[in-house]
Amino acid sequence: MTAASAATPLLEAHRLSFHRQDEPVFAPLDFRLHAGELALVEGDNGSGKTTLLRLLAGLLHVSEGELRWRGAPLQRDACANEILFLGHQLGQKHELSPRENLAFAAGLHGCRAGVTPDAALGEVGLRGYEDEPVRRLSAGQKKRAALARLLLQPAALWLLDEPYANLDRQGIALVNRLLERHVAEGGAALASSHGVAGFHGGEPQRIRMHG
Ligand SMILES: Nc1ncnc2c1ncn2[C@@H]1O[C@H](COP(=O)(O)OP(=O)(O)OP(=O)(O)O)[C@@H](O)[C@H]1O
Repeated sequence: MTAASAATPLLEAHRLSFHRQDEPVFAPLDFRLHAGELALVEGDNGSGKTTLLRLLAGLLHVSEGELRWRGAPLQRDACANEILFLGHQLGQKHELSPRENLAFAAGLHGCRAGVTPDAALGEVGLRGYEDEPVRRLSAGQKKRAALARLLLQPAALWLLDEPYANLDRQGIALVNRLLERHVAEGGAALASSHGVAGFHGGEPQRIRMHG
């Protein structure tokens, strides 16, 4: 048993399920995610990956089973700033610029010490686009603007739905770099993806969805 697996998990799911019209979307899930771990949510189209991430983010209600956060039943209010969800919608206001969107997110959830919106935008490759309305950015640039939140916000757990979608080769490497740094610093992440290439932060845990 490693030191990480002996410690209290950051997030635990026990017989977790979500129902639509009384039908389970996926078979009950059990998993534990510790600080310093990456978990990949794997499964076919429609198997429930996005549903699981939205459930973990608190956007859907658990139908059966239990979620625990740092060893106690998960209370949304208590961990709201510790869990950062990046879904397909990316959570950006299209009329605002990347800089304004980040300032808005920082106002709601706080900032990591020493990290500024401009430094975060520079790191994701958006120098020169700080003041452009998000609606005028390409799909990959929008994704990069959303990824800048990972650098800015001090969240322990990242929930990433298809983090590589719309990104070029450098963008994929950027996601891997952010993930590697996050887990090395004691963070944890759960990511849905149809394929991860080039992640060098250790063998990820795999959560397999069965519809
Ligand atoms: N808003 C919704 N209302 C009703 N059913 C939905 C809704 N969203 C998803 N579903 C259904 O729930 C199931 C799981 O969908 P989900 O989006 O979680 O799958 P996924 O594994 O993320 O798929 P993909 O790989 O295509 O992104 C699918 O059968 C889908 O049709």
